[in-house]
Amino acid sequence: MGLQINGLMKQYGNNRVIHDITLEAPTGKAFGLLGGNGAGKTTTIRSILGLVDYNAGSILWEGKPILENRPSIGYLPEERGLYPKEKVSEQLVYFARLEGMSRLAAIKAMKHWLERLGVTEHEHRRVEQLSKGNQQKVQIISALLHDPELIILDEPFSGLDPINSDMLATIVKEQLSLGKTMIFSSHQMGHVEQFCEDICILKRGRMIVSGSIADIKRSYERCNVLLRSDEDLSRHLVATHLQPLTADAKEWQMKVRDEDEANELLLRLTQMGIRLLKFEIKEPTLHEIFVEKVGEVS
Ligand SMILES: Nc1ncnc2c1ncn2[C@@H]1O[C@H](COP(=O)(O)OP(=O)(O)OP(=O)(O)O)[C@@H](O)[C@H]1O
Repeated sequence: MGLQINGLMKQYGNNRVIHDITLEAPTGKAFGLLGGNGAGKTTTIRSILGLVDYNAGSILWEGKPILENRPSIGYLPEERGLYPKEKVSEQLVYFARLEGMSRLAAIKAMKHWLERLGVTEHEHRRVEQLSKGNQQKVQIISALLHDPELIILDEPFSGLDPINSDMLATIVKEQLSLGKTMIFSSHQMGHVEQFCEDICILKRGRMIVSGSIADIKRSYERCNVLLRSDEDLSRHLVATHLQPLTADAKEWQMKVRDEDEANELLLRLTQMGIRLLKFEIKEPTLHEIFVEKVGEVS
């Protein structure tokens, strides 16, 4: 059952920033909460955390109002939530104690996670003395230390180099395999595709796309065609009125309306006697869908 949001609405004065958001983040899965800047993601997350007094709707955990049936929550905010002057160890233990852990258990878990994320050497340093990436790692630890049931990650890969990104990806997958429920918010669609089955895209507080990524891609009318040939296809493509998105020495990629148009193109090129080394109808990427949907004038 996990987390359910039904008809969430929030306004500040007369400004409605969330309109009727309904979504379900099932147990053991990552739900992608997406949207452009100012779309309402943080307001939605803060509503889940009980930090925003929303005007209408309900937020349920395992079928009961989340404020009455509060799960343990691990929250990684996009902006830094650590005290710069405090020592890493002191604040990690402090946050874990707030979540109900004993001091001993908190220290044990902290040592485990510091080692796991390769920041043991920074245990006794002040947060402000750490690099941005290492501060992010400490923040990740503070979200996971108390073994939460619901994990909310906002731009978790921010500031991490490729090696540390891979390490965090492994940890995210591990947490999901442990049955954690996850809300994953990111502007990096590659990561969203890597972890999330279901997503919603918000625009000015409204859900403009929602469902499983696979269904969204299937229902999306436009697709890409990739052609490879030893011949120069450019002049032949001019006759089809299709504008290549990318073209290099041997490959051309273009957008078509649907599979029928892609097959018409194939037929036309073969009738012209053109030999193709490759013809592929490619699904749109989530990035393309996001750009097109969020970029549309409403
Ligand atoms: N305390 C507040 N008072 C008034 N308006 C607010 C307040 N908090 C947020 N808003 C407005 O609500 C809207 C949604 O903001 P929110 O921070 O939820 O967006 P977001 O999707 O998280 O954006 P970003 O990706 O830029 O972080 C914005 O128009 C913002 O200005």
